[in-house]
Amino acid sequence: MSAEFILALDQGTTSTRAIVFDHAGRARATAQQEFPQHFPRAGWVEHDPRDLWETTRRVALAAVAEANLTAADLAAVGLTNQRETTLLWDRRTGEPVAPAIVWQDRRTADFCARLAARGLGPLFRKRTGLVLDPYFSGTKLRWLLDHVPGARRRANRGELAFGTVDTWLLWQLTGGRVHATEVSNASRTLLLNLRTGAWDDELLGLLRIPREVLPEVRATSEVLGEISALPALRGVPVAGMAGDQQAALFGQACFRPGMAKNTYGTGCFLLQHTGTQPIASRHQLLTTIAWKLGPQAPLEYALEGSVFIGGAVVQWLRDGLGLIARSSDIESLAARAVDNGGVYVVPAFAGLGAPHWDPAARGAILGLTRGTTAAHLARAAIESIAYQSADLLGAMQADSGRKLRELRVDGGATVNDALLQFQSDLLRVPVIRPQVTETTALGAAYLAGLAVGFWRDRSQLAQRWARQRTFTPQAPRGAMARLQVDWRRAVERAKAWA
Ligand SMILES: Nc1ncnc2c1ncn2[C@@H]1O[C@H](COP(=O)(O)OP(=O)(O)O)[C@@H](O)[C@H]1O
Ligand SMILES: O=P(O)(O)OC[C@H](O)CO
Repeated sequence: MSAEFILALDQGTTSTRAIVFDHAGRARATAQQEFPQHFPRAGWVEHDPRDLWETTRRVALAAVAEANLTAADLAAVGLTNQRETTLLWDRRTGEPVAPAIVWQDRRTADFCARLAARGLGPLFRKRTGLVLDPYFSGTKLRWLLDHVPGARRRANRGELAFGTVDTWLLWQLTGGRVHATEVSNASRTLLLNLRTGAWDDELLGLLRIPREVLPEVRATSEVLGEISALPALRGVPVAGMAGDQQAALFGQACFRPGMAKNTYGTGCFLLQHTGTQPIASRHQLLTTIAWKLGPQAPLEYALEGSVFIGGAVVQWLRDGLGLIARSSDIESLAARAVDNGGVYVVPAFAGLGAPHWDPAARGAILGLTRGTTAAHLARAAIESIAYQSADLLGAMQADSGRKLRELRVDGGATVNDALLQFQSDLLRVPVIRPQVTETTALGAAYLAGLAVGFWRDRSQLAQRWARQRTFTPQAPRGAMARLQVDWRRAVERAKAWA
């Protein structure tokens, strides 16, 4: 019997998921596991690299067992991951030399400011499409080389390997045989030339990164290696790899220039496909590589707006404030307030991403009165997710010169109907939730499946995309515009605080 399934592994910021997909793109089995977040100092966020691998290993085996499959049933594995998170390990032993520095970590803010003060912002922007913000991997890697005792010396001698999470997991899955990344992840490092898709020597020099630590840069959809570390999956090719936001863009079948998706997970990530030429943003968005569908295929690009805290604001109400017991309780609590009561929550817990790029911004609650209730706070928190995304859309339309006709959405927070209705009210375009909201994993499966001929081409995949519900603008335009004015005032007050 031929292999009838693809296994997608989705290593996210707060949890790791494995989903077995069949040829129709239906999920046959799912396994998920959370892992600890470490906040050793203010503004620092770390993961234990072993947790990232161990949860991946476990969910992969659990999903395959649940679907009652063996390696022979799997045509390929697709891997997708939280992006920018930075790891450094010993090539010989595979031991990490330090905890992984997570994308939300702000420890390199001063270093970024010094680079900017030297007038290097425009160069990095032109070459990489990114801004000098601690979000990206390059300054995190530089920090590890400078602060882990002996790391720079060992790196120069070729003893250490750098990787984003894709690279770390591919290394583990292949038993340390393959040290490679692919273009969508690599385009988030501040080290990759956006046009050539290769590491840029001048940028490496500016950040003092030795070439010896870098992985090879491969295509998003091609056979990268075979699994050897998991006996139950031995020999299955890893045939697709992508950053989770690019994978979601692919899973949403946003294949034509102008098509966009917004993912509402820990953060919110709005991406619009822009074709085979990078578009430079004039509005503080990022230009990023979407994917490269095969070693000889052209690079395809996207514009991106990244919001650092999206659904995580709900987790904070739950775990930080204890206002709700479960994330889903936010819906009934928020529904108790007819409006936000003038309250605005600016969840700048990790600074502000696009279009503000202010690592010193901090969270703020404005407009409190004696009449403010927990319901207002819940509502304001939900609304903050939508305001932040709306702030990006105008910028994106101006940059791409294309008016958005609809927005496809996915991610854990899109179960919240009120959020999506409010989002459509703000954006004035239809917001569409597809039947499969696990589009990140689906995208990784598609990328792997295309490489091994499991699926034919993109048009076949585009036909599979199906809507579950469409939210259209209901609230009056004027009222929404007034809310946005106050939101923007609130954002200004949260800036430059730390
Ligand atoms: N009903 C809800 N309303 C709003 N947000 C929610 C709801 N349920 C879960 N969330 C949020 O969704 C996020 C989880 O989404 P997920 O896509 O799994 O995130 P990630 O991949 O970033 O770990 C969490 O931040 C959680 O607080
Ligand atoms: O793991 P997620 O879904 O929160 O996504 C994280 C992003 O890739 C960070 O850029």
